[in-house]
Amino acid sequence: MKIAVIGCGYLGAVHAAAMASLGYETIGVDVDEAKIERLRRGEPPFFEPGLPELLRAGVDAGTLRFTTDVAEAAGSDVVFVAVGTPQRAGSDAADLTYVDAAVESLLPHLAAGTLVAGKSTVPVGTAQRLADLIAPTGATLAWNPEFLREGFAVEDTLAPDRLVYGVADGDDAAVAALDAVYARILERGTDRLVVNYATAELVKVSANAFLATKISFINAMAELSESVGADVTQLADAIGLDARIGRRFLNAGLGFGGGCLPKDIRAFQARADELGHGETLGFLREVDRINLRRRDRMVALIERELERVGGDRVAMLGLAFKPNSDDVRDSPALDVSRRLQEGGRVVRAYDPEARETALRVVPGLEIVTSVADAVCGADVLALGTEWQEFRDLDPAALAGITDARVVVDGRNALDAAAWSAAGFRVIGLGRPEVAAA
Ligand SMILES: NC(=O)C1=CN([C@@H]2O[C@H](COP(=O)(O)OP(=O)(O)OC[C@H]3O[C@@H](n4cnc5c(N)ncnc54)[C@H](O)[C@@H]3O)[C@@H](O)[C@H]2O)C=CC1
Ligand SMILES: O=C(O)[C@H]1O[C@H](OP(=O)(O)OP(=O)(O)OC[C@H]2O[C@@H](n3ccc(=O)[nH]c3=O)[C@H](O)[C@@H]2O)[C@H](O)[C@@H](O)[C@@H]1O
Repeated sequence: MKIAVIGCGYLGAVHAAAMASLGYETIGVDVDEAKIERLRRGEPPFFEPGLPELLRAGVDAGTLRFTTDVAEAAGSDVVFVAVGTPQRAGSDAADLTYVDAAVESLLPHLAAGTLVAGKSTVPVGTAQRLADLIAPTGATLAWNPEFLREGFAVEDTLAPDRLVYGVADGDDAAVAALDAVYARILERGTDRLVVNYATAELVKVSANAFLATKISFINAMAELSESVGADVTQLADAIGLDARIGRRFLNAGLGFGGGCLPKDIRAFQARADELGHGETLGFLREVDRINLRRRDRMVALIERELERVGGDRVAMLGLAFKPNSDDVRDSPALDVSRRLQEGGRVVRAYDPEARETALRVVPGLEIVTSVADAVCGADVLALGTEWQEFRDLDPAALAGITDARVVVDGRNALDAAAWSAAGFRVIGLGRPEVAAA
């Protein structure tokens, strides 16, 4: 089987490498020359655990190739479309120009027997419009949304919780083609749901909306906890023990960021507005507002502590939007750092992987190459991303290299008792302050 993947960003590069690892002759296509050049050498253009090995294996075996020439997708059995659908400038809606351009560029290279499978996250109604566009070529369309998490992208792609196929009414050939692609995954008993286009599109955005709502729910509880002296982490443990609720995605803190949840809930709301259902999904605006207020709270707490000690130097640990990723798209940690810096504070940041990506977004930020460099000379320490490296820090050793005696834990990830025993005041989000012992 021959597979093409159009768009080799976070999703497409992982998908292409995964397809090659399943034994298919795979070609990855992207308009970004520099990205394709790196991928050709078997180097991922971003940090993702497990991806370097998968890419190199495919490239070395010759089963995985990369090109900027979309014509090389011709003759593929399945062409996955994995280009970006970012937030449109000046609006909450999704920018579909990349999806539209990718499908337009494919049209001359499609023929009967080819299945175009959309993987990008799109507003409901997009798949039908694209299916109509490609129909004259004889190719058909399926919408096969992706649920992978960055940091776990390889395992989520090769061992997903479920596969969803959105197909045109009665298009058994599309189902058969996708079943063939995913045969080795389905063999393991993975759930696979065959639905219509609109359902497939909605499954994707509603899953992300649900996850975002769960995070904002616990962050709303964090806001309340701060007023009444409750501890949101204990609250999350207690409600999470109810199997109907579950503990996952109840980590209160700086809130959600990244290239997906924030823009997806906004695009979903914008699409609902267009469809006359603005009120139905109105709660997503509140989810967004609660989320952004956590960043305000973090900035305010750091400012308060700087004032208290009469200093202006902050050590920010973490810049990526989450651990195990170098992605800083809409990163809460980077946003807080930028705002502190714009407010005249001196920020020294450290992140194990997101140095280059963060510098591209906030060029003036001082980003050092170790925790020690970040905390040395700081007045206040702050945790923005809960990398394991930060969880594993020895606070007693840190106390020997910094004069700071307060840490604002934006992810409620540090062992407050150990930090307090080492002489730090620990301020979490939604938790009572833990005094220095
Ligand atoms: N990043 C993630 O973890 C996940 C992303 N998604 C969805 O997948 C889609 C892609 O997301 P990312 O990979 O994060 O975006 P990205 O921005 O990292 O990658 C998009 C890629 O598409 C390329 N591209 C743009 N126009 C093109 C064209 N006409 N032809 C060929 N390539 C073109 C860009 O150069 C870029 O490399 C989005 O809809 C996103 O919501 C879904 C699940 C997970
Ligand atoms: O559509 C997408 O692109 C993807 O979006 C999310 O994946 P991802 O953005 O990689 O990361 P998550 O693990 O969902 O985390 C998102 C944000 O929420 C934050 N978060 C997560 C969990 C939690 O309890 N609290 C919390 O603040 C994280 O720090 C991070 O900033 C979804 O989890 C994936 O299923 C989906 O495929």
